[in-house]
Amino acid sequence: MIRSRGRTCRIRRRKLVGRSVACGVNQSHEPEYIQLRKWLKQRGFEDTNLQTAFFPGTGRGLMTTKSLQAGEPIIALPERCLLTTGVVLESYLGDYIRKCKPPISPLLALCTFLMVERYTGEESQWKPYLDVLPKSYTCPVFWEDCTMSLLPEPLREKAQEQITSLQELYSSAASFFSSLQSLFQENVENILTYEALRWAWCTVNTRTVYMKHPQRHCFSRELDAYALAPFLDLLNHSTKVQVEAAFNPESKCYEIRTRSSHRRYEQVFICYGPHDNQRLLLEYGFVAGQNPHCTVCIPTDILLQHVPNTDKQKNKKLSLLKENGFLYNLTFGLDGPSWKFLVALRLLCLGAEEFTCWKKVLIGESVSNKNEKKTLEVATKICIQLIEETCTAIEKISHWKSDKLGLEDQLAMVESLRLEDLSILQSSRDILESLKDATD
Ligand SMILES: C[S@@+](CC[C@H](N)C(=O)[O-])C[C@H]1O[C@@H](n2cnc3c(N)ncnc32)[C@H](O)[C@@H]1O
Repeated sequence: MIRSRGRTCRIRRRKLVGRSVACGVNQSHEPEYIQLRKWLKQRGFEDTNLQTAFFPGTGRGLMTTKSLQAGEPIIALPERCLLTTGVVLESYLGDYIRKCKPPISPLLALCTFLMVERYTGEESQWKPYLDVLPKSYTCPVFWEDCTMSLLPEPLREKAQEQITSLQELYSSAASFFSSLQSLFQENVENILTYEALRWAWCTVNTRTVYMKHPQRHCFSRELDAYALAPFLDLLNHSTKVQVEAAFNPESKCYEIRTRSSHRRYEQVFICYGPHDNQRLLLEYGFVAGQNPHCTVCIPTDILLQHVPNTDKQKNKKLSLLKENGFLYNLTFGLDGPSWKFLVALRLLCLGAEEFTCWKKVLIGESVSNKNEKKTLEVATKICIQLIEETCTAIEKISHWKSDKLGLEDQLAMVESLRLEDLSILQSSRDILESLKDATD
């Protein structure tokens, strides 16, 4: 017999159905996570409230088995669990690092330790941690050239710069790597390869927490603020939460406290910083939906295409913008064109007879209705040009999705980024249209 379930039951069911979207599949019983917990326990970390789980949308993360209130600690990881340059210096690598001239960077020291320990395999003291690290990363340094070509220009340039600096790090490490030959039976060149460094570099870049260490003479002068934090580094990012995170010198633990509340069995998030999607993609290899920090950058060459060569003051205007920092970081946002972009355009749109007013323009004043109209017209043209470019890229992505096997994840990520850009640009275009109507 089917019994009517009653109102309370229906409400409870509705709540559960709603929540199941956010709920993850518990993975804590899998051997590698059991080993990790055992290893952490030996190093003084015991926690029963967080469990490894797989969540739709964000992938692997941590779920809480009790509700968390704002202000409560999420996790406190003892110093003995952290992998820092201090640990590296105390290891078998310490003497090699101290002897190296010129000194290597703290980043290279940490990367080398990860590469060697990964190669060591079964014998590594860090094996339980290494076993749960991703085998590969989704950051652009791992991308194929064809996917890279679909990124918006300013991001493509930054991704290219990142690849170049990683290649330079690899070349500059050559003599340090060969000094380590005595640690291995196999040729060191086959162990400490570019691919191994790329993996280690992404591990450090996507997973370390900020923990400033004193400057050490055996390292070059780059900032040393890295700590790899096993288990804690399974926490995913959300723009919607706020946390306090720092190493507590009294408890000797790296502690994270939430300023948001989490329900039981929900994923616990932290915030990696107020990053836009371009930064998230570049540094962490993912894109966050509905990211309030997102803007679309306007490449300088697109801006310049809209300044006529017949404008006799063109060069003077450009050098004024450059000197005053108005030529870069110009953006469209969900709330319209940025103030900086409008100032730059107002100056570029000044007629010859108005040019003496340039100082007023640079402090954000509007000088005439004519100038205002022209500014909004050019801003709309640039916005439409970027909308068209974005739509062309989205179309290309949808063709490639069926053609280019193996690139689905990379293409899906560029697609999310481009779709987010499109909605920002469309919103900016609508705002510009209403501003234009208001000046008529
Ligand atoms: C510190 S780790 C977090 C744990 C990670 N998900 C894992 O399985 O090891 C950072 C990485 O997690 C992923 N990530 C973090 N937050 C995410 C989110 N909101 N959506 C999708 N991926 C996310 C990205 O790949 C990022 O580089």
